[in-house]
Amino acid sequence: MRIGLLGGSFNPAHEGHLQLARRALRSLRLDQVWLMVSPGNPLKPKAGMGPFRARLASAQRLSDGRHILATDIEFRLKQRYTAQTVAMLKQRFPNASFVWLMGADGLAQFSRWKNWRRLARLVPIAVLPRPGSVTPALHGAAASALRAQRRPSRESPILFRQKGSAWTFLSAPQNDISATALRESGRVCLDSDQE
Ligand SMILES: Nc1ncnc2c1ncn2[C@@H]1O[C@H](COP(=O)(O)OP(=O)(O)OP(=O)(O)O)[C@@H](O)[C@H]1O
Ligand SMILES: O=C(O)c1ccc[n+]([C@@H]2O[C@H](COP(=O)([O-])O)[C@@H](O)[C@H]2O)c1
Repeated sequence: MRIGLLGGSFNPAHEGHLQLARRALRSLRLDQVWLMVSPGNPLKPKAGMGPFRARLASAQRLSDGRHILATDIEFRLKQRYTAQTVAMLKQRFPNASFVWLMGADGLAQFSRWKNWRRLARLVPIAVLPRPGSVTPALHGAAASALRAQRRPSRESPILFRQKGSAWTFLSAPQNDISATALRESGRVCLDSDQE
């Protein structure tokens, strides 16, 4: 079973997440994408972060119950650092092949994540374009450090077979939607986190 992990705050979930998940399902020939709701991104302020349950419910609304699923597993594992979460998921699901999914803004700041080099060794990574973030991502510290491990996007379906670290940058239509813009537009309101 090939599973794409799309970790996120989902504050709230939106069309950009869905587009990313669908693209990854196709390009990487995945069985499932898990929308893994973060208990709290270590690099984001708590202020303005909606309650976990509301963010999970928001991600659940994108689920099709088959290929795109929302999960609270990171909350239940009591983790918030991705490298640790992924290590635990690999132990818990030894027959699954995981790939970490993220938008280009994630790669641009990846070198600030805890144990990011370890994370890159634990699972393959697929990065999808996002307006304004492609150049910072591809010229950032993490992409430079992991240059030798980058695979061309045509090898995406066999990303899982690579020995050692492997990551790729997928081509996809870009969507400038963001949770920040949705919150600022007032079209959504998740209460401040009381947990
Ligand atoms: N429009 C988009 N295009 C590509 N990737 C996206 C897009 N929106 C979100 N993502 C990716 O989805 C993952 C989760 O994103 P997140 O839940 O933080 O949404 P966001 O819109 O970036 O939120 P915020 O604006 O609050 O930072 C991240 O890897 C992010 O890069
Ligand atoms: O592990 C880290 O240090 C780390 C730092 C920043 C972000 N992350 C993860 O990146 C994912 C995307 O976060 P976000 O808030 O941009 O949606 C989410 O799963 C976070 O837990 C992880």
